[in-house]
Amino acid sequence: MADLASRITKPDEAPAAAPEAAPVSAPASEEPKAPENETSIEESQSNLVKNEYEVEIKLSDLQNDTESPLYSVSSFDELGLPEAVNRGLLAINFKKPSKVQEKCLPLMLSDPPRNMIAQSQSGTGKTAAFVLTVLSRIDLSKPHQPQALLLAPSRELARQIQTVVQTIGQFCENLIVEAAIPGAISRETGVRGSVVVGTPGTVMDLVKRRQFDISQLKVLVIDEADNMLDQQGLGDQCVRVKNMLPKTIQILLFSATFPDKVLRFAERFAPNANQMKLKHKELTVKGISQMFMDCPTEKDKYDILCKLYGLMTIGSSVIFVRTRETANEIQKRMEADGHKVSALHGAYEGQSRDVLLDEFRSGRSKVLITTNVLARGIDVSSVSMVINYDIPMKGPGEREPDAETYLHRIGRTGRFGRVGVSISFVHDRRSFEALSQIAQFYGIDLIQLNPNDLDDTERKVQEVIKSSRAQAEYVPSATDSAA
Ligand SMILES: Nc1ncnc2c1ncn2[C@@H]1O[C@H](COP(=O)(O)OP(=O)(O)OP(=O)(O)O)[C@@H](O)[C@H]1O
Repeated sequence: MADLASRITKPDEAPAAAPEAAPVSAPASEEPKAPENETSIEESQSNLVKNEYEVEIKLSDLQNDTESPLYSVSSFDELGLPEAVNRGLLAINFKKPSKVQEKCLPLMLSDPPRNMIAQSQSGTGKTAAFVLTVLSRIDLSKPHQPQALLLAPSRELARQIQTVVQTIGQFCENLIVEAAIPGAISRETGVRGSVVVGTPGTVMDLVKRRQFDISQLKVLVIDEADNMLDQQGLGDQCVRVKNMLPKTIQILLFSATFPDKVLRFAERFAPNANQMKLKHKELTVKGISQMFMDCPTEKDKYDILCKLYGLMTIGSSVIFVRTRETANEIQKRMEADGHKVSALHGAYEGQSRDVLLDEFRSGRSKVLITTNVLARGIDVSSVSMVINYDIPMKGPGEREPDAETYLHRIGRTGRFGRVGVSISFVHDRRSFEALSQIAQFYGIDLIQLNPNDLDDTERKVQEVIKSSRAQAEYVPSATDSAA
């Protein structure tokens, strides 16, 4: 317990800023190089963090702040993208690339094509980085010939990426983007698009049934690559898909997290890849104020949650729980208390899941209760609060804190320079220690909330969220604008 206590920030102190960096390496030899590129970065304290509650943070300010992952020196024009693609970026008001976009795009677009393993904090624009590469590589004179395959771990994320390709590619004539997710591809026609975004199981099925011609694929993108290549999870399926593809295919792996073990596997999966990597302590997003609440017992968590929502008016929020049963139970109780909430998890059939997420995106439903199925990648810019109702755990018997999932979950808020709050509930020694280890791993200073003083909690959360309202001039996101 001492660990967590030592990382607690007193309520009126601002959280310390973690240095952020985006070193890029381009190995010269054929041998995959060890990640030697973790250059040390000067420790510095951003004014944005110090004055978090008073300062109106503008995207343009962040993009001029050398410490921000959104910083860049160039404009999209300088990246040599096709003219139609630049028009698409203009239409959605993407003015300057973020660091991951600026650093990775020239490497990904160079010829002959090279593989890429790229790590960048949640909400910093990894999707546009690989989407721009895909749109630059495909031959639009062959609209029905699959040329790029993008894999994601959930149907929701695959649909979201499909929307981003369509939105940025809105001026690319004859662009057809298909989703290879259950129920989306007609059995009669098979895959008929140049860009295919899907989940690995459905892609495998389509290939086996000869409904997907993979012979001309030039680019394979794997989003959330650490999760997708994890041998405990989707790793086998991704390896099987890759083994069927042309040997010359360019492989692009993206994620906010790359645990060492998976990174070693990723380096074999995408040989000779250029790499952009971050250190643990650079991974957290400064705009997210991370808090925790020490609840007396597990049972009390329900009451505290309901009371919290009874008190607060916040934009959109996501509540992460461990099991579907808990999601259903919380939904029932909150609805009985008069809240409009949605629960989304794997027990729902695909199309109901689509409807539920669309309702949340559009703001018709403000609270989304979900499991880890939506922990990664989902981009809804209005989310200002994330609740970790259960601390994420992994491994046999779920004994180990799941630091990666924690980071992805809280990353559903604070997107592209916005601010947000995360509140993690702990209720016993085990959950307390798990959160403590996560805090230590990332060097986070957690702000403690008092379960007996929810007015104070409300005040602290509002202080942060208020500063997010000051960002009303923010551009809508590529996913928002198309939802
Ligand atoms: N250059 C840009 N200018 C303005 N907004 C941008 C730019 N690039 C991306 N965005 C917006 O930033 C938001 C976050 O981007 P994205 O979803 O790609 O993040 P990510 O890095 O993939 O995050 P995660 O790790 O959670 O998957 C999106 O709403 C996107 O539209």
